[in-house]
Amino acid sequence: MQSQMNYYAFNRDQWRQFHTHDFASVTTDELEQLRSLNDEVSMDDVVTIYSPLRHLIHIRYRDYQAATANQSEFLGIANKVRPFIIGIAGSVAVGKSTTARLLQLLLSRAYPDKKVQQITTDGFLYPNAELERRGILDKKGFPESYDMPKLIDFLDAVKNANGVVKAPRYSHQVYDVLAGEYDEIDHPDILIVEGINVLQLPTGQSIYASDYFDFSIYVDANPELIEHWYLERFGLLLDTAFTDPTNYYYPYATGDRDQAFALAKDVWRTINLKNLEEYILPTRERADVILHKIKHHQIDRVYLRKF
Ligand SMILES: Nc1ncnc2c1ncn2[C@@H]1O[C@H](COP(=O)(O)OP(=O)(O)OP(=O)(O)O)[C@@H](O)[C@H]1O
Ligand SMILES: CC(C)(CO)[C@@H](O)C(=O)NCCC(=O)O
Repeated sequence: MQSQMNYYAFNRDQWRQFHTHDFASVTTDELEQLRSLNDEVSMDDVVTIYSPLRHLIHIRYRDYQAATANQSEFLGIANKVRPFIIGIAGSVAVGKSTTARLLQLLLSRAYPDKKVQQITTDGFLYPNAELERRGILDKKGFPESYDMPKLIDFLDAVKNANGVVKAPRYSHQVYDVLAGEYDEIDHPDILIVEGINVLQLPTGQSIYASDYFDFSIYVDANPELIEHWYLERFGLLLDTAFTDPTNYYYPYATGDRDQAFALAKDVWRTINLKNLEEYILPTRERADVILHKIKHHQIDRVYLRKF
């Protein structure tokens, strides 16, 4: 594939060879913890795919720390811990947040004395009321639906490590940004930033979110499969909305299920698939690593950027 000419491509058997020689493999104890995180995640993937990936991140993190120290020495200033930031991109419902949580857990275990935090860029969407005011409520997730300058300011503050930085929260259940609710990003050593827009280069900006990333991952899959995962998750959201009239999905959960699914399919096709094709997929070849998934979220190929 021409578009992936600057990548090494590995199948599972090839990639698993890059497990560690000088760095801890995933332990049985870790596997137990990961299972409780999401009991659907394949433990074989954790060992075959995520363990070598953690090793690769370890190497990049080590290089980053050395480069930061060298630059401070060059400038003759005290070396400051600036977080190593990992970006995770990909379609709606492809599994970015699950990948982010997996990595957060694996990296926390690898570095018991370091702080690893995680956020999603969903919190940087404009609130529904503002989307409505701008006439783009049906464009949620498209580049214009995010307050990108706010995201850049956030990343800049985190990198400068000047204090506790607040990340606004989004809820799928409320289907909106939660006014006044934040995650506190408090001097992490590693920050994982997950979102559909993290590798995008919006026009009219001189600084991009990806300028702040030290490592990036794109989670990739056939759009038909992603649609299936989107609808599966929609089903889960309906199942948990039944008892809560304040839940965005309550009317769908208590109404006709077939109609609800027909609507979700339409939302997938007219909003999320369009967004994937026009704005998300074109960012794939900017990632350091592409994880390609097949059925049941199994990762069949890993691409590693050569240069
Ligand atoms: N590795 C995996 N194994 C099994 N199931 C998974 C895996 N990754 C994700 N899933 C499931 O796929 C669905 C989508 O995953 P997730 O919510 O992580 O996607 P996302 O890319 O973060 O979506 P969004 O951008 O909409 O927040 C969820 O139902 C999740 O449980
Ligand atoms: C919040 C986003 C944009 C990304 O996670 C997505 O989950 C979403 O809500 N998209 C809008 C269309 C829909 O309701 O699926």
